[in-house]
Amino acid sequence: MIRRIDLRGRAATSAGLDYSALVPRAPFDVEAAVEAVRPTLADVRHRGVEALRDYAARWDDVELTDIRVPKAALEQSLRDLDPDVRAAFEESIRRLRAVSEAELERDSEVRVVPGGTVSQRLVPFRRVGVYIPGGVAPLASSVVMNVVPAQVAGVESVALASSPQKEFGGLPHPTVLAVAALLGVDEVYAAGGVAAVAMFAYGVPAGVGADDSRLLCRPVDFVAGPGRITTTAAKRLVKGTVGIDSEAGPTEIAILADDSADPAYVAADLISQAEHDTVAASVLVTPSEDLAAAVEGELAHQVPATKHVQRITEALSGEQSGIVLVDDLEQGLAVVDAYAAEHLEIHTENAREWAGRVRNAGAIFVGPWSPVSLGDYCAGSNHVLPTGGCACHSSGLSVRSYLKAVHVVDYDQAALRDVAGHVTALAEAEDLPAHGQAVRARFGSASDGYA
Ligand SMILES: NC(=O)c1ccc[n+]([C@@H]2O[C@H](COP(=O)([O-])OP(=O)(O)OC[C@H]3O[C@@H](n4cnc5c(N)ncnc54)[C@H](O)[C@@H]3O)[C@@H](O)[C@H]2O)c1
Ligand SMILES: N[C@H](CO)Cc1c[nH]c[nH+]1
Ligand SMILES: [Zn+2]
Repeated sequence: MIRRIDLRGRAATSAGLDYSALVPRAPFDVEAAVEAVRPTLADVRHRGVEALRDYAARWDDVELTDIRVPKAALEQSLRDLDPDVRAAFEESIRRLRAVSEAELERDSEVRVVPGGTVSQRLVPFRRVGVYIPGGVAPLASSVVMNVVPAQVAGVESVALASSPQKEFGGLPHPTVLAVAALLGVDEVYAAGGVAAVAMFAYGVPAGVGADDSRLLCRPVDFVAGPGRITTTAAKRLVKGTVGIDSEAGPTEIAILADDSADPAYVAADLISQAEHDTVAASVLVTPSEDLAAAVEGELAHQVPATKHVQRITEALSGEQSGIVLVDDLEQGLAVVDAYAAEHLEIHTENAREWAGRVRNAGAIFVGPWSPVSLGDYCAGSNHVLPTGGCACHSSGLSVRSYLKAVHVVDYDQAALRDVAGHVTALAEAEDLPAHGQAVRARFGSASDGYA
């Protein structure tokens, strides 16, 4: 069901050994998907509504009537939401909002010299588009994860899109609509993956050949949200036209564990993320052969009892999943750092200490009572996290994702005069004398004496 990779005896100190090339990885990556989705983005950009309808028919088997979800449908979905599910979403929102508010940084001001200050203003994006996956499962919890930090950051306008669903008349899944309504988001579209990303990045006129002043969807400044590999590739392609959050593609879980781990928990957590997608990755890194064997036994026992047995089996037996055997936890730490998992669980003695030494992971889950599923729904952390090794340079979605920092430079005459000589010297050193002259011009002949 799950393959083994034996890295014992292959310490990181061996010349040229690169663990990132040895850990399990999906054979199809975002870069390969980029070329596949490029024509779709161009098509939505040029044919607008017509292209959105065509892709809904091709990919989601839906004849779209409403691309923009009517307000009445949003309100009805919220009224129909099961009270227990609503209570769970309200608690999830409360916890994430508390964490997001604590993350909100304040503006700062530094008095660099007397009469010269540089301050940093944190400015939220004006308009954001969030994508909620709906091809495999309706990820209504992702509505919370995308929208709450945007609202805490102070984003004025949040638009949301999710896959059209055949069984719901072409609208996104009702639970997705209900959570949008719960959070006060009333601009929601039925558009899947690549088509949704294109709509947000370029905007879409209201009809075929419509006047640009009548837009179905105005372009956004920033696109956030997870999705399958094609959706992630579309985000990579529109980056520059708009900002994007991290590349949050097919789900990954890595678990660093020793003999103290409970194999039933480890197996359950590997299965939980394999449930997302046939290309989801579940990786166990351990120095314990006994644990490896026990987890294999648990997988054989637990997987057949799952609802999505086919999907899970395919994910666990794919090239992207595996049990990696290492000499010890030190080597294990090097391996999980090289892998840079979206989610990393630590099931070891002194788990908190090992967690403190991890450099690369989207989010870290410490000990047996902090499973990834808790973070997926109700920990207060965000579940939109970087995948495909991007955790070595990117962070999960947060309030910070929706803010940009602007430096405000405010010097008076004396403070500029004081530093004018340095500006001129640096401009001359770069053979850009007009830069120096722009300062000199302000001081006329009296400028000769500046520093
Ligand atoms: N990293 C994270 O933070 C995170 C969070 C949640 C989910 N996920 C991942 O998101 C993925 C969700 O899967 P999904 O299928 O619901 O994603 P999705 O919604 O991004 O893609 C499905 C949609 O894409 C469109 N589509 C279908 N075939 C296509 C094609 N060939 N080319 C272009 N577009 C096509 C359709 O409109 C379909 O509804 C899973 O892999 C899951 O693991 C990741
Ligand atoms: N584990 C997914 C990626 O972090 C998020 C999710 C949504 N619903 C359930 N799980
Ligand atoms: Zn999940």
